[in-house]
Amino acid sequence: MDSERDVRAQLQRAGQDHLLRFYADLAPEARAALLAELASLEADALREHCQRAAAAGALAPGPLPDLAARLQPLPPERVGSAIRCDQETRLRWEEEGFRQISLNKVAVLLLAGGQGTRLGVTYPKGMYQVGLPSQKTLYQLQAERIRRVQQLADQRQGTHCTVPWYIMTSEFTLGPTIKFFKEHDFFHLDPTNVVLFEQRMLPAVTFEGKAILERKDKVAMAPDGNGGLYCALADHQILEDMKQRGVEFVHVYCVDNILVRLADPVFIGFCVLQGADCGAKVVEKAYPEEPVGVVCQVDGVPQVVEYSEISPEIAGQLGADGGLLYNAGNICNHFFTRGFLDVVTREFEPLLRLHVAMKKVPYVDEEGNLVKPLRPNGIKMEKFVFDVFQFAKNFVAFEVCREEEFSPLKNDDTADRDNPSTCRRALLAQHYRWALQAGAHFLDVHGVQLTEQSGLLPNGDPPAICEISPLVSYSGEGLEMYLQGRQLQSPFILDEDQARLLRPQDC
Ligand SMILES: CC(=O)N[C@H]1[C@@H](OP(=O)(O)O)O[C@H](CO)[C@@H](O)[C@@H]1O
Repeated sequence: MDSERDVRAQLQRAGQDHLLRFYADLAPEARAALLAELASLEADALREHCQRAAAAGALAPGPLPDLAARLQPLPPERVGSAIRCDQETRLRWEEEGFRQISLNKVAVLLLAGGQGTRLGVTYPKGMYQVGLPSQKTLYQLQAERIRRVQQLADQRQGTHCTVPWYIMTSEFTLGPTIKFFKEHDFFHLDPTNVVLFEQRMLPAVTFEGKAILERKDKVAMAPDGNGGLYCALADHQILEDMKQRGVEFVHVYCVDNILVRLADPVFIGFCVLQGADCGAKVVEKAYPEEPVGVVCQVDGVPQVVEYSEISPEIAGQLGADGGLLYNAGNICNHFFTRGFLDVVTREFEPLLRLHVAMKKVPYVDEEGNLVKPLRPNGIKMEKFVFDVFQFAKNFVAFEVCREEEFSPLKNDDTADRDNPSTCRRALLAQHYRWALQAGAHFLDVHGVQLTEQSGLLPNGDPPAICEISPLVSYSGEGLEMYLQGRQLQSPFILDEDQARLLRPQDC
């Protein structure tokens, strides 16, 4: 291990020796831990990182310069739609998706390294439950959708397939996520098919270019953004693991969308049949300021412009049809071939831009007191997962229905949108729709049948509570045999046990 003297000398050259300011106060173990952390940061790399962060932080925040002149919507030939296609085409995509799944060629990869600051929880977002009758967490819903999609592929193709689940965590989320999965017996998935790995961390830096101490013996670090994926894939030989399993197509998604369709056969099938190496699911933007990235072209190349980097004027621009010109909202559901990921990790990763986020970073002041700042005091640098789109040979976007596929959990319930209540409602409203489509009727608390016209309540709640386990239905399929013509009392939970009870004898 490097001695204090060596580390101090290196840090001095890097202009970062304040990080050893409290060294003399520390107990032996804390000293050793701090030296090890500082040595692993490598003084030269640290200097470069801090200079870069300060320079990037000094630029005016917000929209990129000249963006307006360089931006265009995606050309129509790059965009497919699950909404505006005929039934036959959709079935063809779905069939192809299931075929690839049954051949074990499809994996899902979850981006779950974030800290959930906006939601205000100290544990991983995937462990959050939004108050469904079943009390299922986001992780459980996702695990069950994987089990169901495998089962559907097997039923169609007569196989016994696996959709491996890769989960990128960070220093913050790895430990609690593993513990949670173990406590829940991996939600009945085979643990060998759940691969957790960790993304890298980067130091948080003051506006003056100094790394921040969050404790006397610890540098403030933050995950390197969801675009840290590409370094993490290489660090942990994840692409080799995929190759060994025969995985060719990867559905990458972020943890917070309660309606996410893991390994969605329609999306996978569309991308495969288009010969795409990279793809993104989009929904029509709901309003100009909606905090979603816009999938578009910059200088003729497909890219996402993040909501924090687009000006209100551009975001509000209207197209010929009177709708938003840049209306392809990124829902952080991406398709990549393994081949594309391989080239990205080997060649393009170093070209990824670092984006600046100004954050409130707790720190120790000169006297060694912990301070929780009220205003942003530090810069965190992040890579974005979608910044690799520009390197794709054949990029496609795929439009899906927001109501069916997108309701993200970003904020706590004090916010108006994208909070636990809106997520819960989105899921329950969807299940209520599915049940009606399958021919069910609901009774109100007085036993009176609700009419088809009973729309959502003013607060967005469905008129009756109905929750359908993903183990019974993945996207609304196969419900008629349980629900056709039934009168159901709210709340109604269609889990596997209930399904067994309701199943006609001859099935
Ligand atoms: C870097 C990145 O992936 N940003 C994504 C991501 O935003 P966050 O605010 O970082 O959760 O999810 C949004 C969809 O929920 C998507 O619109 C946006 O572009």
